Amino acid sequence: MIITVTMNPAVDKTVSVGTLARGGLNRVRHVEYDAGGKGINVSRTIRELGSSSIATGFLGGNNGRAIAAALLEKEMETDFVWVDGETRTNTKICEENGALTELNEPGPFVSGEKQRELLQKLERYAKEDTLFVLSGSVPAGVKPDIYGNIIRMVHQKGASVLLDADGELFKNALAAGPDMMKPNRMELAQYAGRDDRISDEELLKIAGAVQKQNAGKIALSMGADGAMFFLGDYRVKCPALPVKVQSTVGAGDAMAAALACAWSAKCDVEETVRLCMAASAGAVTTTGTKPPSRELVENLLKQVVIEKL
Ligand SMILES: Nc1ncnc2c1ncn2[C@@H]1O[C@H](COP(=O)(O)OP(=O)(O)O)[C@@H](O)[C@H]1O
Ligand SMILES: O=P(O)(O)OC[C@H]1O[C@](O)(COP(=O)(O)O)[C@@H](O)[C@@H]1O
Repeated sequence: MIITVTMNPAVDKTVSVGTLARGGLNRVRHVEYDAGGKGINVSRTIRELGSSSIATGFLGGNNGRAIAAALLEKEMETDFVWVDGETRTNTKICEENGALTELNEPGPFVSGEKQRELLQKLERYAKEDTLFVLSGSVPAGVKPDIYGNIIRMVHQKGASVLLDADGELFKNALAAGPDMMKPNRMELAQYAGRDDRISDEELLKIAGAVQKQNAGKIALSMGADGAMFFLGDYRVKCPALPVKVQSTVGAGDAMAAALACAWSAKCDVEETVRLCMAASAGAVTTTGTKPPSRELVENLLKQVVIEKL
């Protein structure tokens, strides 16, 4: 069973403009709304790929109700903790030259009582055949050691964890030894105290050291430069697939969803890599934060090029 945990969901509001005039008036050409937040995107992609998950985390207010309704409409299973306050709206500004500006809100305050409610739920789901996907930022009131604590708690019950987080959350969670992780270039560089001008060779060294320290599987996404995979002794690099880009928001989540599906279907390492590349490339061809269709992902699978590192 796959359980996605989104502590800080969001209605993703994607607006298209010609060229963003900073400090000036911008007329929006197109606007669309998606039920988002990293774990929720993972669940939506898993659903599209024909597998299933339970989406949990915190929801609140009208945005929370809109997200719950959107997931219900797709017949997805959910088990959220309802909190006071309003689930955030994250604004994504897409310019016609492909530039993306993201304005991610902090999210509502979540009390200690609600946090305990969620942890109890997670503990109940934790079994040997459970994979928890811990994704994204946390709202106000939640400490950055939460993912590390969840990892330790569910590991005691034999469950596995896939981590997709940044900054302090990532650092703390890493110390608890997640089974899989999907950092992007920036997240891994930040962890090593560097910025995103880091070279591939340096990234390779950092990922190797992280893997040695935690023994986990790493899918390192590098945007339009593709991805590197460190799956036990299987270490490979894949160029990004040549697809028409609509919106890159949610591409990383699609890769995390592919990792989760591959875990669930007990795919071998090569199948896992192909699914990660195809699902993430498919995600960039959709507008807003929409997941790719299964048919598109199946077509893209054949185009994945794998190079040994
Ligand atoms: N412009 C692009 N063209 C093709 N594939 C892309 C593009 N941008 C992202 N991808 C695919 O999506 C994956 C995840 O993207 P990335 O931007 O690294 O993740 P995140 O959204 O977590 O920052 C990449 O490894 C790649 O496979
Ligand atoms: O929790 P965070 O880090 O603010 O990220 C949330 C945002 O990330 C997204 O899940 C997209 O993530 P990716 O582009 O990394 O796949 C959006 O749907 C959401 O607005």
